[in-house]
Amino acid sequence: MNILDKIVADKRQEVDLKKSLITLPQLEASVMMERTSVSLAEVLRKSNSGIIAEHKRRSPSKSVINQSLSIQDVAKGYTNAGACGISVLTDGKYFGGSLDDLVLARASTNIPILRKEFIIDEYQIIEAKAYGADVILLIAAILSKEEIKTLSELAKGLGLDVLLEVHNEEELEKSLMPSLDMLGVNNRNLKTFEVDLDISKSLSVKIPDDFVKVSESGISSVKAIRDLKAFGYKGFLIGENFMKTDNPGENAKKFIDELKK
Ligand SMILES: O=P(O)(O)OC[C@@H](O)[C@@H](O)c1c[nH]c2ccccc12
Repeated sequence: MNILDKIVADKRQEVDLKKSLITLPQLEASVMMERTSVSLAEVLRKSNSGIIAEHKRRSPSKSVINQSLSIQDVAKGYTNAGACGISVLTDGKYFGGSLDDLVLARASTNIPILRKEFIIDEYQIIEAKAYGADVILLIAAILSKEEIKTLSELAKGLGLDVLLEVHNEEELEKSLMPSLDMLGVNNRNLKTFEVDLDISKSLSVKIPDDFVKVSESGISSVKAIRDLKAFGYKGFLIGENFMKTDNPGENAKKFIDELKK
């Protein structure tokens, strides 16, 4: 079994358990359900930097990135740096994140927050809204076309933006539909962890212009972003390059300032 299949199998068990602990009506009673979401796609369209900065403690490909910082400080730092949005990993087992991280990030910033999660069930989308997210991620590699449709339409109904992530042409072709706002190309293969920025470049021509194009993973230089912009990308998801430092916010600020020059 590859790592992605393992993550998804664990996630199914986790979601089943959670459904019995916190029921849908309980989730729907959250005050956050009344909050008006901020559209990341809109912010990216208007931005000339396009950085979505990620909070990530660890990952299956890197066992320690940064375990010592508070999510509040990271979220505030990214906000002060001028990031367009913040991505918060909520998976516990493989990424060391939690829904608490999402709540604390929400309390620390007003810029759009992406719930970075392996979403396989409608319950997780209600949960994203209930805990203060503005955007959800859907990963084409783990969902059927029908699931992408049902899940993205539910998210849109709640006012959330949808970022659909693909890694190859086949995933892209099955996924294109009007209920998506942003099309993300993951430069990292989630099954092998191999990273190649050329994936974003070669898939860009196949993404219709009505979607905001986002390039994800393995980005560590301003030069890489300038190259990707030439292929129509408006959003750039950066985790490790910021998180591996003692002050991700300050680092993101330097990066964004340089990008704006
Ligand atoms: O740390 P990086 O290489 O800058 O990557 C960030 C982000 O793209 C990556 O964490 C990611 C992209 N898609 C995902 C799906 C699940 C978990 C994590 C991810």
